[in-house]
Amino acid sequence: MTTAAFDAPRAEAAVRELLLALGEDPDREGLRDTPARVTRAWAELLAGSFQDPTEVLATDFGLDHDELVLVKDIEVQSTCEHHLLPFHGLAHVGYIPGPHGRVTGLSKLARIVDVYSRRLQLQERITSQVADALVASLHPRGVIVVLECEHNCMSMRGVRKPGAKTVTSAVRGSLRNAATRAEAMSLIMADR
Ligand SMILES: Nc1nc2c(ncn2[C@@H]2O[C@H](COP(=O)(O)OP(=O)(O)OP(=O)(O)O)[C@@H](O)[C@H]2O)c(=O)[nH]1
Ligand SMILES: [Zn+2]
Repeated sequence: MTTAAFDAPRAEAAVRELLLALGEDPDREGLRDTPARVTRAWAELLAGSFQDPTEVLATDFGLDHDELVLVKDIEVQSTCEHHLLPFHGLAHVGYIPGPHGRVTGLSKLARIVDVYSRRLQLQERITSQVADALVASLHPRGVIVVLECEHNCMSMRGVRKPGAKTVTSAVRGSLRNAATRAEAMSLIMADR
């Protein structure tokens, strides 16, 4: 996570400069408001850089449950740090609460995916950061995080392979165990 603040005037100046470098006239009708628009868009796309994941996971249900909790098909929208192009897809996040751990709200599992996705990212890094944040905040027995994404830098340029999906997973604690992991994966893969 970056500690620097989002510098909107600097971003606007940089977008104007980029338009000039691309041979465009930033003062022509259609482009006049583009630097401000692009800056607002980046502020939204990178909002997770300035959010604290521990606050997101602070909600405690005080529930006694020691079986798998899995939220599937969480939409992921992120930006690849190599090309500044979007990648998008689905995340599946599960955990087994620990004996001295916490049960959090279901929506918080989706929010934590957002916090780490809305940054300049690598898919592998989102996957392991979400897993590690759950371990640190909930002290669960186990965690599983699976992401399946399509990267625009692989579909619209470069190798140009639209439809190719990258699957990454991170498992922690008891979900490293082959049988427990296989059960979670079968639930993730069900209904597809
Ligand atoms: N491991 C990983 N690689 C990624 C991710 N997003 C994009 N990439 C890859 O980052 C690599 C950057 O490779 P470079 O050779 O430096 O850049 P490039 O010449 O634009 O590469 P091409 O995309 O192959 O044209 C590419 O292979 C991308 O597919 C990601 O989330 N994880
Ligand atoms: Zn890329």
